[in-house]
Amino acid sequence: FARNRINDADGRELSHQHRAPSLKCHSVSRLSATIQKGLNCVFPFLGKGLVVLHGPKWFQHRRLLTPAFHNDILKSYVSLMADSSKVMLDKWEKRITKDKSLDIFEDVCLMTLDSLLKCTFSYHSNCQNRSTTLPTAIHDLTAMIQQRIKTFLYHNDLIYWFSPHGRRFRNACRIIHCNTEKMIKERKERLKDKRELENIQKKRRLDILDILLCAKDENGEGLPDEDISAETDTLMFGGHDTTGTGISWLLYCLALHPEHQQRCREEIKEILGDRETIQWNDLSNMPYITMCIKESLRLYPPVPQMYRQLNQPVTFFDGRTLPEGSLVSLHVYALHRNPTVWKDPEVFDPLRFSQDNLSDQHSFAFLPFSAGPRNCIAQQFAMTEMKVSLALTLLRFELSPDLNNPPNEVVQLLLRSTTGIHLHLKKLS
Ligand code: HEM
Repeated sequence: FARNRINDADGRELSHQHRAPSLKCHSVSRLSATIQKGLNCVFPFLGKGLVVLHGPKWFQHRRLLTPAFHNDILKSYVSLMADSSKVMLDKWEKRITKDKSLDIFEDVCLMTLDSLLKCTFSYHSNCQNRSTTLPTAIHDLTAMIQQRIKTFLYHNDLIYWFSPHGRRFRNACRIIHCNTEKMIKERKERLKDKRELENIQKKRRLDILDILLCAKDENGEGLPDEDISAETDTLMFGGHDTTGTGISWLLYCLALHPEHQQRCREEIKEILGDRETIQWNDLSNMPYITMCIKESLRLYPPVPQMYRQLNQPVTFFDGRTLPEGSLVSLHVYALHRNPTVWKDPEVFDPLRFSQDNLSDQHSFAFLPFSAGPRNCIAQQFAMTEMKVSLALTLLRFELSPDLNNPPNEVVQLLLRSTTGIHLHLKKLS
């Protein structure tokens, strides 16, 4: 990867500059055998959920949760996702004025939180229209994590936990944990009722809480409560901001490129005809939209870096070695804009992802959802939500950028803009 930032075991930065793709192939395959997930210190509140687990326990949880993202289940999420998008679009319709642009970022992230809570936990928070404790705490926590990463002093646990910032962080965690416990307790009570259990098992759609609570190992033992809470918090936290960030940058890309925006709109209109609602089968008939989504994920990967801690030394093809314990940052943002991997990398060109051009692409050149066994478990969920939300937005509005308020992208835990993402929206008749 270009511009890997590499620290040694004592935390000193070795600051390597690496060139893709040769090192990339080597490092991804070698590192996968020798890693633990890095940055665990940032997620103390998550408990030991999928994102930070490793070894047999990670394998057990991954196997358990994979069916929750199967197509048969995603199918039933489409209408819930569409409902959440419509709430956001209705809000925008009331708010737009001719001369003033709208900062869409916060609204999009609230929308993805709303839809995630509905889809995966059957929890109707109505958070887009009123301020409710749980979504506000999740939202605040995300901002505080970014702040902690940015503030070097706060990397020290002792300083952080005694600072006002650390105390606010603990408060937000408490709110989230209390809510999670309440949600789990209520569902457990309902599952105790035999008739309710039968109903749930007959339901076409099990949500993630059902899956976690009904899971049994080979000895017939269910998951311990702390594992269920950790996975619930992990999905709730990891699932909304990533997709919200992805959708925000996608709308920005299409605002900048009206010709691609129009082709996407025509594609949707042709698929829907007289229908107003999007259905699951429509989503596999959107080749141009899919290419635009991928191209925006290339230029603006919501997870711009991944971290790994080496649990044994790795020697690269050029003879250099990284010692055990090194924290390695895999710089996806830099990889996606590396001119040795991508021709004219700064140009927004969806056709890079056309069937004809795909064969020229290296299998590790495009990593918005990572790759290999630790890839994003919910990438189909995310792609589904991006398609639904983009399609409904383009049917309702024409998007253009606010040239006086351009985004200023920063690579943090997620790819943010310090100045928001401002767009002009014009209602289509
Ligand atoms: C556009 C949206 C998304 C992007 C770009 C994205 C990206 C990623 C990436 C890059 C990883 C690997 C991280 C690492 O190895 O350090 C990952 C893992 C993960 N993601 Fe996503 N994600 C998205 C949406 C979601 C959603 C919606 C959920 C849950 C509903 C989710 C749940 C997870 C989980 C649980 C893992 C850990 C998987 C494991 O280690 O087995 N993600 N995601």
